[in-house]
Amino acid sequence: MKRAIIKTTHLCKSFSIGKEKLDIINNMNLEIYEGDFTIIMGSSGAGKSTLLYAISTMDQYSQGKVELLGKDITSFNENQIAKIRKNDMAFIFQGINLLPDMTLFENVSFNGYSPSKSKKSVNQKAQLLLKKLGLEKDVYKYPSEVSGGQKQRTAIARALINEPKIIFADEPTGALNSSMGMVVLDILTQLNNEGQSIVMVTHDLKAASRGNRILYLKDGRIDGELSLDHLGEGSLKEREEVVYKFLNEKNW
Ligand SMILES: Nc1ncnc2c1ncn2[C@@H]1O[C@H](COP(=O)(O)OP(=O)(O)OP(=O)(O)O)[C@@H](O)[C@H]1O
Repeated sequence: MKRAIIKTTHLCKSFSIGKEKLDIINNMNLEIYEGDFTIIMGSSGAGKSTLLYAISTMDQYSQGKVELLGKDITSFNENQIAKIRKNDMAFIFQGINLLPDMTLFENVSFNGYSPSKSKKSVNQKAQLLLKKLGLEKDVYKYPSEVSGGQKQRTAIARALINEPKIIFADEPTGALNSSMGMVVLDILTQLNNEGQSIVMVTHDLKAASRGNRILYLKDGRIDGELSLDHLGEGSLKEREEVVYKFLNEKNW
């Protein structure tokens, strides 16, 4: 049986705009499982990013409970949040956010330095990760000297340096052209095949088809889900057809 690495109980998130209160996540009970490539889909404004931020400590929630890796983070203080973020989680976003004055190598290794690790071992790991992501010739370039796809692969290497238990990704291919996007999706698929748990928000059918479980969000609630487990590593085309049919039924 799969182990839940994220569990929400009666999760609610509202925003206040002036006197108006917008309920974005409504009383959500959800489990996300270890080893899964979980996809969060839904129409624009459905609350996908809001949910991702609430379950990943990136934003506070209004009510309810979130258990992350078996720990109730509801009452975590800033230090505890910083620790779980650094040790157990990684984030890959559309905006990439590499530090412009650091080389690709420095962007990756800098994130890994900690008093409990030798600098040498972190540097070696950064080199290995950059190599794994096909960037061995670019390690001493600056972000301004490489393409969007190379930057996004660097962001993935940076995300992996601390061996996160969960990767959270929000539209990681959103700013890339389709061939660069494919490269990034292939990397995420490979990582998931190696056991990495990933939770990804996407609008993109091709990206969604890489997951093994798709959650469809509507008005801040889970309005349906699709498992692709039965397809194994079947062809991408077959996966895309199954996902397309599911989304069509949801009037996506
Ligand atoms: N900081 C905020 N303050 C006020 N309203 C917000 C805030 N963040 C999000 N919202 C509102 O919450 C709703 C859900 O936003 P969210 O970004 O989660 O949607 P989404 O499903 O990810 O949409 P998209 O696919 O367009 O990115 C939207 O109506 C948005 O305007």
